[in-house]
Amino acid sequence: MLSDALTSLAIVVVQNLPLGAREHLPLVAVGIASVLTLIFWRIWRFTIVPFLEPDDPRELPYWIPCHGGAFFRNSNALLTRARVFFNNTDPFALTIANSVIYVITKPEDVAEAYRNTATLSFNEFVQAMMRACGNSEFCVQAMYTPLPKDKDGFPNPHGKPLATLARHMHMNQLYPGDHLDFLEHQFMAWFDPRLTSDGLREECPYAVTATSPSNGIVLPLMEWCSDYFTRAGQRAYFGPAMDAIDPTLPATFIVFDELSWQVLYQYPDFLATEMKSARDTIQRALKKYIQIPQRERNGDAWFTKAMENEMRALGINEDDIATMLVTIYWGINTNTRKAAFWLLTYILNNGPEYINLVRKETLPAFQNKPIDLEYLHDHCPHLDAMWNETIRLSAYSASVRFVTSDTVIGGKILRKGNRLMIPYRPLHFDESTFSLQYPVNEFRHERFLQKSKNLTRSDNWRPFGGGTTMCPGRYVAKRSVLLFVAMLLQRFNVELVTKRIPEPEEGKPVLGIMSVKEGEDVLVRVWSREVSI
Ligand code: HEM
Repeated sequence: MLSDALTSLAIVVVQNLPLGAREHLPLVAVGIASVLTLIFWRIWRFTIVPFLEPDDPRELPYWIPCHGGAFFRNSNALLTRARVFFNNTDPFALTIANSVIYVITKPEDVAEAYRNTATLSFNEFVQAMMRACGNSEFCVQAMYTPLPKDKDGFPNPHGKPLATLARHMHMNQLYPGDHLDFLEHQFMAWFDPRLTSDGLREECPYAVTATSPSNGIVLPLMEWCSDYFTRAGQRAYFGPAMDAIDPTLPATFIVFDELSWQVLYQYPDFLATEMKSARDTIQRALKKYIQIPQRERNGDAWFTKAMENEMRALGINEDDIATMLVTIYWGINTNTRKAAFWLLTYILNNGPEYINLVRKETLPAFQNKPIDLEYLHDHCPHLDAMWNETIRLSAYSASVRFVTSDTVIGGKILRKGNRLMIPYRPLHFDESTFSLQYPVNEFRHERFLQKSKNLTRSDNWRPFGGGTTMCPGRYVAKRSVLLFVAMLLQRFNVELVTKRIPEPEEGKPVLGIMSVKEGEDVLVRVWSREVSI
């Protein structure tokens, strides 16, 4: 029956072909057969198989093999398309270059996924990043081999591998306590002389106009924030010794960081020469750094030597230690510079009312020297809410987990061997949580001041990921950025010269906060509050 129908169909098609096409009948036949095969394959794959396997997440249909192209061009646009296609129901699946990625965006599924450390693993992602950054197989294995409970160095009561201990070491450095206070004081000590008129003149060669007491200085905001935060972050973690090794390292880091999506996509080296060259420069500088005797390296954070010592104790060589420090340098500096940029952009764009609000609220912290940091932490609700609103709007990353055995999430079976992706953006733009009084697309920090609803406790609030891998750097990021913004607005008048919100770089994946599109940086004019212009 089917073959008769196909034969009749073929005869009708041939009879209706133009004369030229009839002369190339074999070619036309191959073409028609290919199209029919594709149609049958697509119906089979995206209609019949889902019907036969109702417990598996539905897959976003495609014609040309997989969604790889669309994903690599703009992963967020593809996710938005998929969510519209599935009418906001998930989990759903995407096929990207031979691998299946499941996507979840419902807060309750996300919470469940973060709780599940038994079958949803973060390690695979970290190991892939280590390899992509150039760590040797020996180093990866050494980091993931369980260590004796009574080893020297950082306590290991449960006999965990160094990769797990590293997380506890990060927490030891970054959670509230003396080590976090040390970092915050380092940031303050670095900003203090450089947030003065003389400091800006000396430290900002990229200024668009020369400094003058009457006109102040005009600075490209992202370039300025990137420069100040990377230099301050480097100083806080590594002390002054790095400055002497390579004074241009912070600038090299910015080149690397803006191209670091190529690391996340694991681009081959020949397609990523600029990124790789910048990364290698940072690695070489860090290798020279760890070759300086430890007693000569002062003013560094506790974590830096502690981590180096743990790695040396496992016989990991200096190349691998330096490569590992590259990822730490990356983690310290990639997000703070962008968060400072977006927060300032939003405050300035909202006009004098917002600037005055911050000035008035933070003034008591500046009435004596040194700055009262406790006051800034605990008594500035508007600035705090502006921070939350900034990262709600600018967090653009996703958590990735590897499915180590079949796992049910959201009523669907996620199959072993595939990956799970949790994009934060849809959670942060969920109208039912964030848009009760204020439009979800607008910067309205008041939404975080509502007495009736603590939005940062909601399952929709995930700028720092969640579960056991939740970002340990969230305190230092917030403290350093709010300190910078408060110091700046107390000491200077600041206005946007470029009067618009710049276009964000939404197409490229990041480890937290998105950057701006190339050429979209905004100019700000900064002049001392003691001088009126
Ligand atoms: C606004 C600033 C920041 C944002 C939005 C951010 C975001 C994130 C996110 C989304 C994750 C992954 C969580 C997961 O998949 O579950 C993460 C992990 C991490 N972040 Fe941050 N981060 C920020 C600042 C920092 C800073 C300043 C540091 C270090 C000084 C830092 C250190 C880390 C580390 C070490 C991890 C890995 C945690 C682990 O392996 O368990 N972050 N961060």
